[in-house]
Amino acid sequence: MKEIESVLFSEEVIEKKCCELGERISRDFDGEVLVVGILKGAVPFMSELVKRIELPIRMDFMDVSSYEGSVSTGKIKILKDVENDVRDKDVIIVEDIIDTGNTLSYLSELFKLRGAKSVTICSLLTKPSRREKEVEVKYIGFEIEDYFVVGYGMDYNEKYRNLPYIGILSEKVYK
Ligand SMILES: Nc1nc2c(ncn2[C@@H]2O[C@H](COP(=O)(O)O)[C@@H](O)[C@H]2O)c(=O)[nH]1
Ligand SMILES: [Mg+2]
Repeated sequence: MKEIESVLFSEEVIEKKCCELGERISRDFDGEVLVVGILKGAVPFMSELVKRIELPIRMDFMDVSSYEGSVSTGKIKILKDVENDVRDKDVIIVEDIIDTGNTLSYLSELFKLRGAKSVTICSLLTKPSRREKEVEVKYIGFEIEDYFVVGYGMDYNEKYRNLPYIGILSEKVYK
């Protein structure tokens, strides 16, 4: 696809990583976990990941927004909340990518305030050079440089979510 400058991670590589992460999660927890996916970007990653978790799980979703196009506004808006009561639950937040850290530091605090027994983050990608807020991320798929990436759930203005790989979006598309 001409808007994609280069492919960073193929579907095969991502699926292998989901197996590794699922195995680690299965070893680290004991009993039921509440897996909360952050819509919409985390959906393909979470679908692949949960198949690899050998524990009883509940699945829930939350929709938050902090981005306009390719720019982070830093202000978190909850567009859809979880349906489960998180009190006394082991919560794993599943995210597509951590950029400034604002979204996940806000959500971790929120679930702790709501009485979760534990809050653990699992993100497919992280861009450490962009971090503004410290967040403890136990499970990370891949670390990347400061690129704007799309595919495997991640979008630019709602496009490219269905690409089976993760690629760098050409600057020509958004500049
Ligand atoms: N399609 C892309 N979405 C991105 C990218 N970097 C961040 N994001 C979106 O922002 C949140 C996390 O942002 P944060 O600043 O609060 O950490 C993430 O869930 C994405 O929706 C990107 O390169 N491509
Ligand atoms: Mg997101």
